[in-house]
Amino acid sequence: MVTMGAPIPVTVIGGFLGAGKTTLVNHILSGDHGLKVAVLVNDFGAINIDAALITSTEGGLYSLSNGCVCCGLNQGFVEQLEELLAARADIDHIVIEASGVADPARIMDTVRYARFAARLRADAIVVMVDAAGFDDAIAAAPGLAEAQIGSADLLVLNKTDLVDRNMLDAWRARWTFPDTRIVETTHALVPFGILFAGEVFPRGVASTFGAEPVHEPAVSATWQSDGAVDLKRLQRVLAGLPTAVYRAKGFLRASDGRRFAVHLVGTRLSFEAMAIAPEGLDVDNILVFIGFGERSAFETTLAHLDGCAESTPPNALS
Ligand SMILES: Nc1nc2c(ncn2[C@@H]2O[C@H](COP(=O)(O)OP(=O)(O)OP(=O)(O)O)[C@@H](O)[C@H]2O)c(=O)[nH]1
Repeated sequence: MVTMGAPIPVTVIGGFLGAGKTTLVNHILSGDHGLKVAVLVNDFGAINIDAALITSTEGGLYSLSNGCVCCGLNQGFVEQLEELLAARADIDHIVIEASGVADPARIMDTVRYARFAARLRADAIVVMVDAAGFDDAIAAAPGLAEAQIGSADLLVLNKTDLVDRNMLDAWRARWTFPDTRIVETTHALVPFGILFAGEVFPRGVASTFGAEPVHEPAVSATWQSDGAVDLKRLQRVLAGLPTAVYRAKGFLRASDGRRFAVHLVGTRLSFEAMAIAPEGLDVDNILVFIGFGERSAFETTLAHLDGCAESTPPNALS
């Protein structure tokens, strides 16, 4: 006889481009919470950079690390969930990382489909906010970041190291009610007692943005090359990107052999040294650009980057 356990709780992590979703996923995957957590990553763009940025998976689909599973979410979300449920009977919690341009509420709607009713339970929509970049996010894609926070059961006001107390208080006064569930973090260090509280959070966000976001469709472009890149030239290109490009992320190899994870969020650029090459990518350098507006801005960016590398396979707009 087949016995069914209790439905598995599902947390969706949403929030605008670069707010800190993957950082939160890494915190969960490396954390000491005693739960077997399966993570589904829904990245925007041709290549799932987020899956490669997740550091604790020991590689590949359904690989086990710290009791966790990881897989990509691109080919049909329902099928992915079905596959995961069929493959694993021992999962305590499922975490879905939405892309930065997704509406996390829509993802949770899928979790609530009748077919999953006995197997999954919508636990919470956790929405990350870049405390230093929220105004830029609104300017880049009017309506989207507001809609994302409007669907939150728990808000995570992240990157508090980049702003002062007055700015945090002003943000809270503008966007939340006094009883909104909200935690302030640096590097997405949300306490597990809050994240996996085992309760369904009451809705508590000031905004109820019913209207469809009015932003232009998101655009992504991918640049890749083999061999080393000239970091100084590349830094100059990334410092002068058109405003249509809001987010860049990926990996680079410098001429001295060092490898870096690269993040651009708005105008903030960072290079993070990596001890080993990222898993699952078969080129030395790859950068995915995401933003809103004219595709030509992205094409120009790719052309400028070609001057920074030794050899360059065909690049792609998607
Ligand atoms: N200063 C600072 N940087 C942070 C903090 N949290 C995350 N970051 C950095 O912000 C950048 C983007 O973080 P991610 O976790 O990749 O953001 P994301 O929301 O997953 O990005 P997308 O998936 O592209 O939407 C990275 O360089 C992180 O290291 C923080 O609290 N403070």
